[in-house]
Amino acid sequence: MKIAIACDHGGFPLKDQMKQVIESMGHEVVDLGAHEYDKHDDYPDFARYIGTAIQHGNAEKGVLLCGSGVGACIAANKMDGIRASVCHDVYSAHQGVEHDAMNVLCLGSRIIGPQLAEDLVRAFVAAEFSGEERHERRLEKVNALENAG
Ligand SMILES: O=C(CO)[C@H](O)[C@H](O)[C@H](O)COP(=O)(O)O
Repeated sequence: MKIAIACDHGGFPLKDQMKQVIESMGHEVVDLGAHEYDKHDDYPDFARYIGTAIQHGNAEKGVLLCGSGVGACIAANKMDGIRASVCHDVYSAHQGVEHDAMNVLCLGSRIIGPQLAEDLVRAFVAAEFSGEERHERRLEKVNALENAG
């Protein structure tokens, strides 16, 4: 599977480690930056890169890091077809995919440590949408909200 990763300066400290975690699981990482620390960069730019990669089929899922995960999540969810969430616990990181078809995991590098971040990324990457009827039905209702403007 192709997994996109991106971060702003707030998320930069965890990005390379999370990239290695994804690669160690046998997946291809699409690295959309930041490639160096720049305290003046802006998280919506990186949310756009991840969202565009998923929309164009260049990645199936994305891991997006900022300081808290919140700004990046808000920005990513503005994009059609993007279902992003901040997760701080492993259950949500896989249940969000299994029930809600979450396709972008947002992490706050200033909030969680490297071991928890790794556990979250592993759970998110390994999880698959269950496809159960009730979850499909709810997903259709979520999509209808997206189209409601
Ligand atoms: O955490 C974030 C948004 O929720 C991002 O990392 C922002 O860039 C954060 O606000 C950065 O703050 P800074 O004072 O500009 O480093």
